[in-house]
Amino acid sequence: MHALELKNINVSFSARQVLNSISLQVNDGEIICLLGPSGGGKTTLLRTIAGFQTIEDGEVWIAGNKYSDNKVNVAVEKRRLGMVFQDYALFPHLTARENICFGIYQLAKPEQDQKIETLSELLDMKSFIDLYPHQLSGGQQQRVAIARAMAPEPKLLLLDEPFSSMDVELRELLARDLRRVFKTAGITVIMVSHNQHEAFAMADRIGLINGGSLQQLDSAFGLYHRPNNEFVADFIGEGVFLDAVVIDEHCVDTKLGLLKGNTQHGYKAGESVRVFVRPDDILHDDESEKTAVVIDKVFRGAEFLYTLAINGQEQVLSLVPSHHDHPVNEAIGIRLEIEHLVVFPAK
Ligand SMILES: Nc1ncnc2c1ncn2[C@@H]1O[C@H](COP(=O)(O)OP(=O)(O)OP(=O)(O)O)[C@@H](O)[C@H]1O
Repeated sequence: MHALELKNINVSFSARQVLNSISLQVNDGEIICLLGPSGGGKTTLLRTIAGFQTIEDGEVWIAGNKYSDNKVNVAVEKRRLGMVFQDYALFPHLTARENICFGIYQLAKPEQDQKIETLSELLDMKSFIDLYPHQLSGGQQQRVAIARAMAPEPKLLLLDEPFSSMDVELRELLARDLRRVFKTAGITVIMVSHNQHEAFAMADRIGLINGGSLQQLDSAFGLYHRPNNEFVADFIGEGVFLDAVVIDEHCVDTKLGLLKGNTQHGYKAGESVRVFVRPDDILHDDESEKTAVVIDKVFRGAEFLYTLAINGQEQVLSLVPSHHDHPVNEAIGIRLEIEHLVVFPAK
């Protein structure tokens, strides 16, 4: 039995389809992040899981119970979900402790106290548990909102952009912190995010959604190194597409020369294809005879991201340790180190 199973979900608004045959299965205790460009359908999918959104076709199953199909839409409050939205929606006239107790008022006082104790330990809230929301920072309010959602021990916790009001620099840190909290509690989480670094830090698997379709549901490593299609390759991280002709099952010919990988790419010799090259596939090497000209460079702290022209035309990206500071127009030595080829059909 899965914590969540979506079967062929279709949703339309005024005849415009915004979710297109989405199917996925989520294991108990797994953290899934729905990621993708604006308007792709992430929030609609989260609202469908919660029961705020009716579906035209498909089924929503949570912990072995069917909650939605094209005829039935079980009410939100009967789905035993925890939800945290962007604005946290804390009650301003209640303290953090009282906010958290709100959803577990039916428990006896000693049990409530025990829950508060456990959650404030887990989420590091002891120093502000008796303060009101207006006395708390954004991050502290977020913790209270998450504790309130976790207190009734939901089958599934749904988070809609929980870091959207936070500083960009803080987000990855908070995501790592919350991941530890959710893993300790063993709770299953579905979170919507715009930000891939936050999703990488938080999720076991990431569902990349674009144009209402699930493009790929995979680990961050899988999305980055084994993208299903050109959209995924382009959206996750950086890189460039190069036209190529297949030489054999491990090798393609490009304007950069022959590129070899250590896995089979599945295309036939002689076929025209496109190969996707990441900045970490192109290494700077002063000793190499192969050179490329610096067209542009962006300082990234530990690294520079160089845009390089090879043979005066083909442009590629290269991540280079930032003590190698070369000016624009200089030719620098490069070496290709491609572990596996990412190949797509020619357009
Ligand atoms: N109630 C609605 N009525 C009509 N169209 C809607 C409604 N809700 C969403 N849409 C449309 O459905 C599409 C998907 O929207 P959704 O909010 O799910 O995307 P999203 O990926 O969450 O975007 P964002 O990241 O910007 O929040 C959009 O084109 C949006 O305009």
